[in-house]
Amino acid sequence: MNTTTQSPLQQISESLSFAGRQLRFQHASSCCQCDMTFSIYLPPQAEESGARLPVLYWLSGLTCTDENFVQKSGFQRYAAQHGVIVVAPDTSPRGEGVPDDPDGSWDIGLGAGFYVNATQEPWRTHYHMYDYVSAELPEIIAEHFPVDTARQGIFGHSMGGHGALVIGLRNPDCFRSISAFAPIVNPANCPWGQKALGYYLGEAGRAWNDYDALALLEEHQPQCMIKIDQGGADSFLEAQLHPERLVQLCQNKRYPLEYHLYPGYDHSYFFIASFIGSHFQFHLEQLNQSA
Ligand SMILES: N[C@@H](CCC(=O)N[C@@H](CSC=O)C(=O)NCC(=O)O)C(=O)O
Repeated sequence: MNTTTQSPLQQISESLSFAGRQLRFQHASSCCQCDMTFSIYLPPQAEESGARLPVLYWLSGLTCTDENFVQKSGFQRYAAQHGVIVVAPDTSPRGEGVPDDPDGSWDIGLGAGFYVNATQEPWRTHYHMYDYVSAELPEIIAEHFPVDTARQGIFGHSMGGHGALVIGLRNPDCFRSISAFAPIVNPANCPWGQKALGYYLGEAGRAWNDYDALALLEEHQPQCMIKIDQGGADSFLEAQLHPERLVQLCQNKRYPLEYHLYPGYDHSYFFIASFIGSHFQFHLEQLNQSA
């Protein structure tokens, strides 16, 4: 790790986990124009001299910070086993001057950045989560930590699953593998997505399609296989998530998709913790093939 006293990264915490280090940092973000926080797990293999390890970016869902995944998924066991660095950014800009929903709802504003570059007031100054996750953060990580930039993958949950699909599909040279738990696959056509895209991007139109996985796949062939896991007892499945639309499209276009529906599992981190190990296996297979 290269964080000197001159470093723009301020370390907030450190905990030993599975012989690796779970760290948390804050830094000034140029694209979000505020301080941003991220968590990063360095497996024990990162201490070996000359190590360059694969890296996975995890995007969390509505109401989360960078800490939900770190504290609830149990991913550190698998990251340590396979020698993978894992980065978890926050889900929105925060801090003084960063606007929140005046009505206090939890599906817009703080904790609900939807991984877009907002164009509308009052969001457009700070809510640039697309640029932050797809460009600024990977550059910072590559500068300060021993990552192999040819082996970067992206995954996430719910709103973060939407973010992983969109950012992965639009940036195939940066992210070589994509997976998601219970993603919002078609935000342009579900209540959460329509509300967020309307607030952040304005009226429905071309700009919405740039942030809709289904619309992106209608127009472009994915550069890698996608893996999606969905719980059958997820209370958001029918109204918000609609994985069947993406399954159908991939079948029609013969795109490679690994889709599993797990009966009985809900939308929570209990579901994620149950299957997170298989996502590490999937990403490593993809990343080691493409490197
Ligand atoms: N506001 C409700 C439900 C919020 C919720 O379920 N958030 C999910 C993501 S939903 C889609 O993006 C989540 O990951 N929550 C954090 C967690 O640790 O479970 C509530 O607050 O209950």
